[in-house]
Amino acid sequence: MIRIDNVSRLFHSRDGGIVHALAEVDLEIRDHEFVSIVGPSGCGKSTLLRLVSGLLPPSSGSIAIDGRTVDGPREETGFVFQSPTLLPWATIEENLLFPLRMLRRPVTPAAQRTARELLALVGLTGFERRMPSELSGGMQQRAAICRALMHDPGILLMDEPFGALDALTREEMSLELLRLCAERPKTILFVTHSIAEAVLLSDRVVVMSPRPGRIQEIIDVPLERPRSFAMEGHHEFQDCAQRIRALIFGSRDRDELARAG
Ligand SMILES: Nc1ncnc2c1ncn2[C@@H]1O[C@H](COP(=O)(O)OP(=O)(O)OP(=O)(O)O)[C@@H](O)[C@H]1O
Repeated sequence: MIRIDNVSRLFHSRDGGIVHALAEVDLEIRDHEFVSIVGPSGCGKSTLLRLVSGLLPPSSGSIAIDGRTVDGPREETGFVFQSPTLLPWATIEENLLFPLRMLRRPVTPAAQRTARELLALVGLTGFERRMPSELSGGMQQRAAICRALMHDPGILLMDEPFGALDALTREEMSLELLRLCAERPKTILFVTHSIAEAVLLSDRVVVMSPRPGRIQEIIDVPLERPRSFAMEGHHEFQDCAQRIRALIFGSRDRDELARAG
């Protein structure tokens, strides 16, 4: 469904230098697959997501969704950022309906029903008319995920969506995401710094090398679905987590040794 073909991305920094963020990335993501991207800070994970979303063009290479080259944002793609980015002056329900208004679509009773159903799915029934400031960080992030799902996109791009949450809320949100995926199957590309989260949620985990980010290895997660936290004790889970850790920290150790001469 998503085909990333030999994609590189450069940025021009303010001091006139060039930052080589991503180099020669090749990746194919199948329909309804959950793929996580992990790697050291600054290795181009967010850049890769922005390229797939069409918010940013590649410097070279190409990205296609269902055979059509991505050359701008598309309706079939939903994006969830690290912070909830809700409009502070609108109610939770209005926040969910806002993308429809932006697209100049009518806000129909069906759309309002969808908003309420999504909020119910993430345990936010009764908060439709509250303002974002009246909700906790975790509740706001759940509302932001609902907003991304409002137009039922086939693809969900999630950039460290639980990064700003406390550990307990983060676990709760992971379970909610698994539940949502079971109810409304989606193709998900998910950036995280948590190896355990990546293994728990994903079908495959893409491990990136330090900048310029390249795909170091892709790890298949051989755990059955539905997933649960009890699986963290399974040896398949621990094997995957250990391999990912060795790839990330192994390369960092090698780089440091090389720098030290
Ligand atoms: N708009 C930009 N202008 C200049 N440099 C940029 C821009 N966006 C990203 N970069 C650089 O590209 C590199 C990759 O950034 P990116 O945010 O994709 O990394 P990341 O892996 O998501 O990092 P983190 O894990 O810390 O969030 C970084 O060195 C960053 O400074």
